[in-house]
Amino acid sequence: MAIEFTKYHGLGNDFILIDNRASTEPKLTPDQAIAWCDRHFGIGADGVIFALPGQDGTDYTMRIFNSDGSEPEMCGNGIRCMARFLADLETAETGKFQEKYRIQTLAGIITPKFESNGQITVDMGEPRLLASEIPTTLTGEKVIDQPLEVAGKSWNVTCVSMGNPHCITFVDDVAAIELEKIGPLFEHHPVFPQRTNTEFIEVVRSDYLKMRVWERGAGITLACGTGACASLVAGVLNEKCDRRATIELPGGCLDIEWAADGRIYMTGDAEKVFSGSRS
Ligand SMILES: N[C@@H](CCC[C@H](N)C(=O)O)C(=O)O
Repeated sequence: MAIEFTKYHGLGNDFILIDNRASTEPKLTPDQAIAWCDRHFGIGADGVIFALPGQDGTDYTMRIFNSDGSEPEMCGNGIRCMARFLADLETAETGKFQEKYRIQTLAGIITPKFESNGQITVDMGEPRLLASEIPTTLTGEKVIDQPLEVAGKSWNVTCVSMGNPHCITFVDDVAAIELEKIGPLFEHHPVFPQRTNTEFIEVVRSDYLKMRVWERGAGITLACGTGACASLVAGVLNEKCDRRATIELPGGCLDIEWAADGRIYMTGDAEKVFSGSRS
């Protein structure tokens, strides 16, 4: 049976969105998600996102499969895409536009809100810093600027969870990082029992960072929203940046703020690419 989908992207981090509002069971299996995400034999995407019915008073539930079929807890660019997808569906069905959604995720309730200029600001909740919450077996209650041996070299890493795990390293030149070679070694390093997303950050100014990312379950992507949030937190913890900064990724820029209330706010775009159906 053919299943309808719409593809969206947030700064080139691209997702296949599926209207799953009629059932709590995702319409695709992880193996189907792998096939659909394939850039040569499938539709091509970094992941598949299912818009499911809400739970415990939320408007909707988001579930996501990475392009390798694994299921992450959260996705920052993905949740902006899901908000745009829901707004497009609801506006077509009812003519009404909902400005804000409360969405249940495996990382808790996340709230995207449309700005008057069309951008979407997401209340991403509070970062988690305890080593046990990342999770990582690196020593210390929190992992801030700690050495980690990867590919025969010692890297100073800071670990932050935005519901999903991130390992951040500050470097002089992000362009010089051999991401394809070292990304998988970080992702599968034994100190990360649930694998990790890995971000390399170059501080251009205290309010402007450049980032490249190797994503758990997806490899090199053009942007990672949770990664940008985690990197700003790491920058503040290491006294390298302000609490609000622009993060430049290969696919574009995100505005990230670690507000006085302890929560992280991420602002950026989400855009529809095309719709179709596939069996
Ligand atoms: N691209 C996403 C993160 C998607 C999940 C990640 N690959 C993981 O496994 O944690 C983002 O924009 O946050």
